[in-house]
Amino acid sequence: MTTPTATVLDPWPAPRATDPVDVVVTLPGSKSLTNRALVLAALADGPSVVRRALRSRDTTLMAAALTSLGSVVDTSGEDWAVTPGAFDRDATVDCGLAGTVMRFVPPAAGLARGAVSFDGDPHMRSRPVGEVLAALRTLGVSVDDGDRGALPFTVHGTGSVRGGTVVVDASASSQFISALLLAGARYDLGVDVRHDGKPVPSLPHIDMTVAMLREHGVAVDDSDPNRWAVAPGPIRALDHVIEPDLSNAAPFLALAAVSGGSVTVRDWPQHTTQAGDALRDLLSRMGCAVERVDAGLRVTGTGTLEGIDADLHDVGELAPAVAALCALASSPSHLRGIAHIRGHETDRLAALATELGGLGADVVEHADGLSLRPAPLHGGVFHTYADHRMAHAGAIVGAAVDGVLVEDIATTGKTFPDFAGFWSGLLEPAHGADAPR
Ligand SMILES: O=C(O)C1=C[C@@H](OP(=O)(O)O)[C@@H](O)[C@H](O)C1
Ligand SMILES: C=C(OP(=O)(O)O)C(=O)O
Repeated sequence: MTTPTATVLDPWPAPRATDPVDVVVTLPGSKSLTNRALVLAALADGPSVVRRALRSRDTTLMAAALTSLGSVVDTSGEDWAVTPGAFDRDATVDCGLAGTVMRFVPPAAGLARGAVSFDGDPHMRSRPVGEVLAALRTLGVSVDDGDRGALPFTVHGTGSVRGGTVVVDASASSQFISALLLAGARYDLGVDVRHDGKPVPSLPHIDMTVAMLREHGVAVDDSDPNRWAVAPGPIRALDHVIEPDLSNAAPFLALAAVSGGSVTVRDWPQHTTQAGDALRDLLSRMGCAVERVDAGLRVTGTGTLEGIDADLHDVGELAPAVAALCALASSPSHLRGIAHIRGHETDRLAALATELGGLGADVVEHADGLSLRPAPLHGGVFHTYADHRMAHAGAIVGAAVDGVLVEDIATTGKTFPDFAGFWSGLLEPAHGADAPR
């Protein structure tokens, strides 16, 4: 289920950018930073504030999950106040389609005194989580998942968790590691997580977890590859200011590229652990001019959109937007290292191959990526499979190609409030582009 946006048609006629756009945008906060900040605040030794929190489906589900456990989370304003409470009750958690809720909350629920049951959207039952549940058992938590290794499951907390050393295969998702680290300081022995398997994807997201834990005064040893040790101790209360979501900047910066215009994202951080920062390099390699200006990060389309050969293993969540640009590029592309995105909101490799191919793209699906060659695109319905980033990909192609209809654009509500309205607003004539309304 996605948050419906009342006035938006379904399928949504993606507005064309018939003229170069020239806009400065303020983007909503980062999902990854907001949901980590909420979990850490709920486990901390006093009240915290999450400033400029992202208000979207994934983050309101996280707030609801922590409230159900016993925290007080006031989401009424732009700054969300979190007061930790005793996790002294049975609770129910709706994960929706949020990987961060399904993976980050169970290790916290292990600290509860009660039965915490988890379920989510239909597709969420196929997204991987079994490694986290198995790790929790090793660390002393009782989990009932009917041997499915998937939703629905129940964590039976006893009020404390022994913790200790655990081996996890995190090749399917970095979130398995982040999940155990976020709660690990509150375990009696802390937690010492070792990865054994194919390389862990999305490593910047683990660096983000480690950095935020340290900001909360937690000692983390990540000096050896594939090992993260969190010392037991309190998680200090702390106010966080949430950065704009740099991964969600992808479609907006892509709009500069496809329209030959200029898009500036305000408040682009000088230093960040967000994976989306890789867009600076990726877009310049595709032929855009990328520069820091006083207002933020400016990307200017130069009229040339080149294909790219890129290993996106660390930044898989950028793959849909980058693939959409590759479909519009004037030379071939190869996107590699992203087998794990088959376990994201949908099988993104299959979905991108099907939907870009349906609009005429010359795309070949590989076990761990996609290759694309230049081909003339045409209009048609672009299905999104409840995946916000598929919807972004459809919007990007639709900005460049007549007659693209994006099905269920409201699915963008997972991480971006009123994406369709915001996007269309950028393409209004006042902004230098001719958009159908
Ligand atoms: O920890 C996080 O906030 C995230 C980690 C990554 O997950 P995977 O490691 O499953 O790719 C990323 O793709 C996802 O959007 C957010
Ligand atoms: C993979 C993603 O989300 P999730 O946090 O649900 O895993 C994503 O946002 O691209």
